[in-house]
Amino acid sequence: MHAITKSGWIEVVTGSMFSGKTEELLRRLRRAEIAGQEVAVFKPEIDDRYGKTTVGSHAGGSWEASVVPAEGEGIWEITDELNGEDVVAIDEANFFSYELVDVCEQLAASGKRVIVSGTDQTFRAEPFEPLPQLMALAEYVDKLQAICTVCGEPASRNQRLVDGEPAHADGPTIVVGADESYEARCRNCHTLRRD
Ligand SMILES: Nc1ncnc2c1ncn2[C@@H]1O[C@H](COP(=O)(O)OP(=O)(O)O)[C@@H](O)[C@H]1O
Ligand SMILES: Cc1cn([C@H]2C[C@H](O)[C@@H](COP(=O)(O)O)O2)c(=O)[nH]c1=O
Ligand SMILES: [Zn+2]
Repeated sequence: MHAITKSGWIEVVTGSMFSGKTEELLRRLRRAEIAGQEVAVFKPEIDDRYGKTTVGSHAGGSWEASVVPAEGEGIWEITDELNGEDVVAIDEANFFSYELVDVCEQLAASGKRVIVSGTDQTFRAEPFEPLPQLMALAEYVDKLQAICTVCGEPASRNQRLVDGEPAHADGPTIVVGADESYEARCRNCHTLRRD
C-alpha cells in the first residue's frame, strides 16, 4: 500500500462501538513495527477507560499511548511530541474537536502515515465530528460493523442505555463508557426516548 512515493496519507478506521476499530488499529501498529517503522500513538485526555496512557480494545489488546488535550491549541501536542516517527496513530478521534483535522492534514503533508480511529455516529445516530470530515479527506476509509445485540444483524449504530433503557435524545453528546452504557445496534433496533 502506497510505497512508491514519499508522500504521507490518512487512513480512517471507523464504525460503531464494538465493531473492532481498536483491534484493527492495533493490528496495523503491530505490522508497522514488524516492518521496522517507528510509531507514535495518541489518545484524548478524556478517555481513561483502559488506563490513562493505554489504547485498549474491548477484547483486551492494548498499546501505550501519549495522552493529549482533546480540544484547542493543546491538540497540537501531537505534532510537538513527534520525534521522527513514520506512523502516527490517533484513537478515539470522536472526542477531539475540529482542530484534529488540521493536525492530521499537516502530518500527512509532512510525509507521515496517519491512522485515525473513532466512531462516526453519536448515540442519536447523527454524524460525530470530526470523523465525517476526516473520512472525506482521508485516502483510505474502513467502516466496520459490530453485531446488533438485539437481532444479530450487522450493527452500524450506537445505542446508549441509561439504567438499561434507551437514552433520551436530549442527553449530552459526550458520555465516556463501554458495555455498561452502550450497545451496538442495527438501524432497525436503534432507538431513542423522546418523551
Ligand atoms: N456486539 C458486538 N459485536 C461485535 N463484537 C463485540 C460486540 N460486543 C463486544 N464485542 C467484542 O468487542 C471486540 C471489538 O473491540 P474494539 O476493537 O475495542 O471495538 P471498537 O474500538 O470498535 O469499540 C470484538 O472483537 C468482540 O470481542
Ligand atoms: C456513541 C457515543 C459514544 N461516546 C463515547 C463512548 C465511548 O467512550 C467512546 C467510543 O468508544 P469505542 O472505542 O468506539 O468503543 O465514545 C460518546 O461520548 N457519545 C456518543 O454519542
Ligand atoms: Zn438489530
